[in-house]
Amino acid sequence: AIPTKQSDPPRVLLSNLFPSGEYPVGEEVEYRDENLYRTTNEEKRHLDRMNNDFLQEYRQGAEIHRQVRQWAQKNIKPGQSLTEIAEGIEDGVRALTGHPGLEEGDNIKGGIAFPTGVNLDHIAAHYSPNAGNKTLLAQDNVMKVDFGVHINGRIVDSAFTLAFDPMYDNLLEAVKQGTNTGIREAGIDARLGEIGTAIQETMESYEVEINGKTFPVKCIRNLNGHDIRQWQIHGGKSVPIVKSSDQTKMEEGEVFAIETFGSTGNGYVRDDYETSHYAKRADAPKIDLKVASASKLLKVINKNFGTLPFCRRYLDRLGQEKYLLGLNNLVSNGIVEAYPPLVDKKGSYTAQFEHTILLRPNVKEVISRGDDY
Ligand SMILES: O=S(=O)(c1cccs1)N(Cc1ccc(F)cc1)Cc1ncn[nH]1
Ligand SMILES: [Mn+2]
Ligand SMILES: [Mn+2]
Ligand SMILES: [Mn+2]
Repeated sequence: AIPTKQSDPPRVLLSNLFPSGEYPVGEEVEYRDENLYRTTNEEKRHLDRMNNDFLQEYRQGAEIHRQVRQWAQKNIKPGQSLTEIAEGIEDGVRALTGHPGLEEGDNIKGGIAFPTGVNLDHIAAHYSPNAGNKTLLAQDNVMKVDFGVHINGRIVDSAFTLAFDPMYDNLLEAVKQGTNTGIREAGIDARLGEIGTAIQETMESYEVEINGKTFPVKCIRNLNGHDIRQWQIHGGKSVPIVKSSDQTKMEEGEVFAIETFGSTGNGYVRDDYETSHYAKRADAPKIDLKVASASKLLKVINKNFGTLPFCRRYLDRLGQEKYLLGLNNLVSNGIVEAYPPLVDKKGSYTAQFEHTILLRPNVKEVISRGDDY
């Protein structure tokens, strides 16, 4: 018989739990000021009704994200390896989307949207373990878990921070409120610079005492939120998290990842450590490759990921071997972009919270909102 509720660990296909095809609505927030009319405007409501497939795909991805992260928050413990933590999340996403991602092209209908980030302490983003990584989670770590689910290329990008030691609480609260400020300020016609200014105002009103030393919480000024397009994790608009005069506006129909980062360090990140995250550029040049392994690898990337980001472990899982020369050749030819880990100074602590929001014609929907964050 078909189960009627999710298992532990989560392995029940989500569409079996929602036979009607109607998935839970995210947090709906009315637009304000000159856009308040949209709530009742017939034309805007009609436009919204025309988008039901898009909305159901997004809401399905969001429910999968909630169910997998709920399990992760309950089951992640010190002593576990970063590899088993990442793979536990990935196993859940693959099961609930129904796309194990092992056959060529399977990831096209749904599945993992980008590599599972498990970012410790001063590492803010884009760190996923490569094969052989032995790192274990420790009691005093501050871990940012950032993972994505997609259904038909509709990407839900959401992240949270886990810490076992309560001394980090103010750091996590500062960033959680920073992200909520960003979500509140976002909307149709909102200017990106004003959102950044408001986020910094909130975030930097906090301080945190760690091991007897007090730090002001700083926004990481060179990290940003971003717009999301179908199959494309970053469409071209960046949402600043510090004071900015960027007059660019958010527009009806756009999807944004609102993410903020706080730090006890410099409030600035650089590339460091071995790269795990890669993605084929949407505007990749069509060139004939001199390195045979590069063109072979490009075929595997096109078939299994398209323009969705992937990591080395996903290539290993597909049975690819000795691909580093080819991968580096694709990077140097501008076909694949490398996303190395982004780190603040050693010894500092960083935190992140992220949600994906839909700027529907009549209402703003925080699609990935849960009762956890
Ligand atoms: O830092 S970003 O490159 C960026 C921010 C603003 C403009 S582009 N990035 C997009 C991305 C890049 C690679 C991935 F594998 C996944 C996502 C933000 C992000 N990383 C994780 N979650 N969200
Ligand atoms: Mn499949
Ligand atoms: Mn993310
Ligand atoms: Mn993001």
